[in-house]
Amino acid sequence: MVSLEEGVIANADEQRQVGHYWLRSPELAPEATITEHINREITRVEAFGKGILDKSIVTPSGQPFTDVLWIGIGGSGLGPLLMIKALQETGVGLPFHFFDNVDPQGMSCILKELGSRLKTTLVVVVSKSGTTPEPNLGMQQARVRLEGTGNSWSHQAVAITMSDSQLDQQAKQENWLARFDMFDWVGGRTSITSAVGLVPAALIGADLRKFLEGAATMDAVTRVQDLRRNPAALMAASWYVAGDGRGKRDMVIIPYRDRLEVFSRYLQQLVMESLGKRHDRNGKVVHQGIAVYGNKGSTDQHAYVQQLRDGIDNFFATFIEVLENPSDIPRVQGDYPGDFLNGFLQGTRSALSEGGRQSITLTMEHFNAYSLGALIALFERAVGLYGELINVNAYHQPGVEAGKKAAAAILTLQSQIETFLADGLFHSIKEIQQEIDSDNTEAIFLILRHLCGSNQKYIIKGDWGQPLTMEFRLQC
Ligand SMILES: O=P(O)(O)OC[C@H]1O[C@](O)(CO)[C@@H](O)[C@@H]1O
Repeated sequence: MVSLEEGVIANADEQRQVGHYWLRSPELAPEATITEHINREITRVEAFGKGILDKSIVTPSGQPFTDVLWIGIGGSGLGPLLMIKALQETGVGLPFHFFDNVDPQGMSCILKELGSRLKTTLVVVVSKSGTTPEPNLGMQQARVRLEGTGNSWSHQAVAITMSDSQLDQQAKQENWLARFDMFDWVGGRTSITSAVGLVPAALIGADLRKFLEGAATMDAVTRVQDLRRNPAALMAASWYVAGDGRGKRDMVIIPYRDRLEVFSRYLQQLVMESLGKRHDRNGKVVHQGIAVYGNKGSTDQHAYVQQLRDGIDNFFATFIEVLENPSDIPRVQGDYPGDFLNGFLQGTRSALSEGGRQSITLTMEHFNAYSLGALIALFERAVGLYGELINVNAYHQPGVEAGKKAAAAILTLQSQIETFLADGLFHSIKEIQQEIDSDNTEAIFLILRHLCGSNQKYIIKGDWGQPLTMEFRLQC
């Protein structure tokens, strides 16, 4: 971890440095140019957010921005979502809407929700690589809708991406409203302290400097080279002991606070994309990882906690509690909901330990931008240390790449099928298979099912239960 922070190529497979710790302590970056670059971006993000919120940055027609449409997936979507859910105060800053998938119905709902406010919506397209299909498709859809109503995309669009990526080049050529840098040495799942998390923080009026300070303070505390005085080392060691160093127990994250409801989803990517690896760093097949799930307390007590207490002992729980609970919720008939929340946490915790189940409890005095930064940094460091314990590269994601390639192959197959069926004649699966020279009968069947299910253009003969008897024809 020391050499990682000093700037060695810690992600050997991708030949990259791993520098998310520099984002909140820029002075630790190995080169002065990097330090300046980080500081410059923080200042630019802050100024941009201020300009949007104080209405000095407006649409071409002089109207203030009313909404944000955030287009990004994985770390480029989850970090911003966590930031908004955790820190946005009611009525402060701009409301956020997310395109974090390519589900047409989901996109349609969001565009309907925005309705005529699309013309005053700031559209932020986030992709480190600038080539991920999902944000690219989201951008196409948002752009067509926006330009279809006579508005100017470039005056409403913001890009967050690596310098010189495809997205960056487009943003520069078209002179988008703003662009911010993602750095080559920051992975998507650890990008929340870069512009990816700071832009949303700025647009909801959250204290992004405090957020960074919280992360930097936790980084300092978790650099201590003494296991018992280093909370991240203790946590990584606990994970190791609980799961026998093989991930045999799942990590169940139960924050007793609505604001942290998406934290388990955020951690799912941070932990599982980092640790879920087939090979260790020596190339040995190890099939490592830790599964993460959870939602929030006390809600989860009425869902899966029954199994945690009495069922299969294949997990360790992580309770997250916050002592202070600022709200205008009064005591009614002697009952204060906060007392129940605390009681439920303690009750579940002791019920689990009575049943011999393992748990960790993290306690925060207050919940704010500072403690969110600290909480995230704690898990980032624990994941890094655990990666060292099990000797995996925690900073690449080769498995995801394999899925992306397989999806691209399916799309190619689909267009071959569509081209063949364009003759308007009936064809069986076998004929299609011969024509496109593919032995992947199942994929062909599933593509035909998708084509027929998602639009009305095809006439079908036969029985879906007997696929090989079926014939398909494009309706002319
Ligand atoms: O920001 P990008 O390059 O669009 O990537 C999005 C996500 O895709 C992944 O590369 C793979 O899932 C994540 O690591 C990343 O957060």
